[in-house]
Amino acid sequence: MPLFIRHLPKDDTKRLNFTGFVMVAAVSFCIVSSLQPRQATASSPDAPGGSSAPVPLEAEEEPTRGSVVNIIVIGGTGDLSTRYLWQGFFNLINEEKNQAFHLYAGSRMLQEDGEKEMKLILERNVSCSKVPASVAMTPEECERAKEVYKEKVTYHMLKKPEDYVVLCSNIQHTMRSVGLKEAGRIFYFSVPAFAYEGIAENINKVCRPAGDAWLRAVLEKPFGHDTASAKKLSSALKEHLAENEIYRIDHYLGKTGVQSILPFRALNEKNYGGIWNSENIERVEIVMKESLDSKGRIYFYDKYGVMRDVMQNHLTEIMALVAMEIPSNLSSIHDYQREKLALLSQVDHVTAEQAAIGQYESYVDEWREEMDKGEDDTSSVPTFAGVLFFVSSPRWKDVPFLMLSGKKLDEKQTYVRIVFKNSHFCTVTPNYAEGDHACRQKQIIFFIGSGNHPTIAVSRALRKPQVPKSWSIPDLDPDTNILGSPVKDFYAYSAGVELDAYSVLIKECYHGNRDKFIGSSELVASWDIWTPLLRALEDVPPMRYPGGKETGRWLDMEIQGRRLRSCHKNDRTWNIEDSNRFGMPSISGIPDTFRSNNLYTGSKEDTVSLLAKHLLVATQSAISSHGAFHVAFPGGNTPEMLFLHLFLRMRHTFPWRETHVWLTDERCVPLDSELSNFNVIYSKLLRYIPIPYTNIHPMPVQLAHGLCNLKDGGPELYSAEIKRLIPDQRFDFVVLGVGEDGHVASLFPHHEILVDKTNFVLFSDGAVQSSSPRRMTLGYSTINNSRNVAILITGERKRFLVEKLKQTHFKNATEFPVLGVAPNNGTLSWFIDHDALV
Ligand SMILES: O=P(O)(O)OC[C@H]1O[C@@H](O)[C@H](O)[C@@H](O)[C@@H]1O
Repeated sequence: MPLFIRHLPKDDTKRLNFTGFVMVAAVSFCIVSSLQPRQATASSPDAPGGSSAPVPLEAEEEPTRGSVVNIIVIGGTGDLSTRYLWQGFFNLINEEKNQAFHLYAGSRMLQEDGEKEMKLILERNVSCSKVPASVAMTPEECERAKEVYKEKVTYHMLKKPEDYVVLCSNIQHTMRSVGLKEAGRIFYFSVPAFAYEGIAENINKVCRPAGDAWLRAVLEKPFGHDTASAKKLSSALKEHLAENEIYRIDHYLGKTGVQSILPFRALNEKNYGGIWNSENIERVEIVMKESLDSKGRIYFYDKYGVMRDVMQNHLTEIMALVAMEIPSNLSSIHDYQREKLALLSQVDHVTAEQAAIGQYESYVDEWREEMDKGEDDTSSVPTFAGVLFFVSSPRWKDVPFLMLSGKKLDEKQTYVRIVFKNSHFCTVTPNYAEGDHACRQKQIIFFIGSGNHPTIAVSRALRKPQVPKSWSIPDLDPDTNILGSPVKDFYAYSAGVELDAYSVLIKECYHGNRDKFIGSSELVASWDIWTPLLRALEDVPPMRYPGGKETGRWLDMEIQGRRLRSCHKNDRTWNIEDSNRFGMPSISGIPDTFRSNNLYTGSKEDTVSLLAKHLLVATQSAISSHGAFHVAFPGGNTPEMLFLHLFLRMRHTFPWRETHVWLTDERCVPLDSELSNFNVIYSKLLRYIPIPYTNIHPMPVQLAHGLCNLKDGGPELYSAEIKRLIPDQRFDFVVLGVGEDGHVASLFPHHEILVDKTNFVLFSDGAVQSSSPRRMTLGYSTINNSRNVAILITGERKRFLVEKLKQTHFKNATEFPVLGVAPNNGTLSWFIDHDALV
């Protein structure tokens, strides 16, 4: 039975003695058919603040006494609601004592289960210790308030459109039965974004408040995964909700430390306004380090990665607050949004050279476990990124903004640091005890309150700042250091209280303060910054880092002009090379040598991904010189991961339309047999990519007279096809695996065809196992005529083989056919993973 909660003025509360609330029972009721959908417009009378005129930063309107605000949490039994939202609403109703609230939880759980679940959630997750100190309540009063709150949240199963009809008729009926007018309705969408549109439609159709009551829909990120999807989502929502009814929440904007940035800048305009520019600032660092991994939420995380998860939103918002012009009227949402948008639109295009990405080592195992994937499957989603931004305004000309975030790092810490230039040189060692700080680094640091208490630290070499009254000097141990500098170098101030960000934003939403939420133009402007970079990095493999404290210096970076480079020299997969200049992915990795040729190594994933990069880079010169890229792939288990990588990571970026796929060898079996090499390539790669049918060249092993019948002349046919289609009969790329016996393609040890140096394609009968069928293979003449040959060896089982190959004096190709691979006028590279090499 729905109930409502209303706080009374203090004297009434005393009179009530026990609860602090008035509780009125209401009777469930049937459908209210008068609720009509309406066209959402910016000037909808249902949406206060809907005019295009500037809206003050303060409340759009004060809640009406004797009115009720209905709060509906959709996804009310989910993780976010459990951890933050129910506490946030508890805090709100305790802070807003003059306002009556009705609370509803909705989820897809069956009615009875949902009701039980909600009771548990409220019992376990709402705590008096998290109520802001500003709420005047004794602990006993709070405990009693909590008891009442627990009973009063009404649960509704929300699965089908009809469920919204029932919910909303109940809301309506409850208000009518207690005789209160509705001030407004907050719908909190704590559900995945794909559900937003359907919910918004249901609300618009049957759940809008009547009369002049307002409606606010609070939406959690992610709002899309790039510009196009963000725009699509926004326009889908606008079919049902006006822009000023949409409150896109970014919880970082509710953090005390983040909220302090702009007011601090405004308060200290006299002190630092004159030096807040490129003449005085060396660089700005925006850092969000997390020590936790992604376990438990990989299903979500793997679709987004660190840049979409926290950098496009939280950190870009922080960058805007630091770099935007201070709005002339701080309390005008219009001025604020104008300046923020101006800044975002001045951020220069970011290229792959300005970014470095990483993935903690255990991520793939966690991913396999949570996504139920096999050993050969892999994910290259970045869990770490460093990105260098530049802003093309006179104020920020050439000032690097280094933004960085990562999971499973050494600590949890989030800050913005403004590092000033310092031309001061001290000939005599300065006496810091006497306040001589001129030679020390000049910096202003905002610790924004994630992993640390919100604190502002300003170097004593700068002017003493002004801070709001509620900020005070913290009692810090004199041996403490602040990002490596002794604490005595700073004026430091800490926020009096740190409020929970969700509670703060719930309150801001109740008051209609839309400047604390993300408008659709800002959202698109931010995605416009990130989308080209995300695309450019799509095929760049992340560097694997150990994770936790062991990460040590692995992720150190250096700003070189407009490029960001890894300082980790041993790393083979993270090295931004010049190939990026051509818009190509980096062929990263400083090769070592193996039998006097280039060696690329790393984990199996990294090795395969490097080979994929090499293939992609080779397509460019091939296509520009003869309009096509001809590659021959082998069969066997080893290349399966390569096929998977090409499919997963390069489906859209590899020039498949210009690519011709050939085979290095084939068994004499039907092409749909499990033993067929073609079948492997087809089922792992070709069927998924946009390659023209006519560019696929299986070996002709099954012709008129059956399988590999000499009378059909299969090898000659394949040779003729090669001669017809490939200029100079030179393959652009041949990928080879190596058998444990040293065979490549179907060139087996001690076989007579090994001495054949003229035929392009041959039958190969003498496979080691007598049971194996006859095969067809490219001969040495074709392989060694190629522009690039890559030999891929992975897995412990190949260690013995690699040990043998390490003996450079060993050159017997009859015994070890791989040793006969020596391109006449091309490049030979070895791709050997750590398991096989070490
Ligand atoms: O700094 P906070 O408040 O702990 O928030 C960090 C979290 O922010 C969320 O938005 C991200 O999805 C998480 O991946 C991240 O851990």
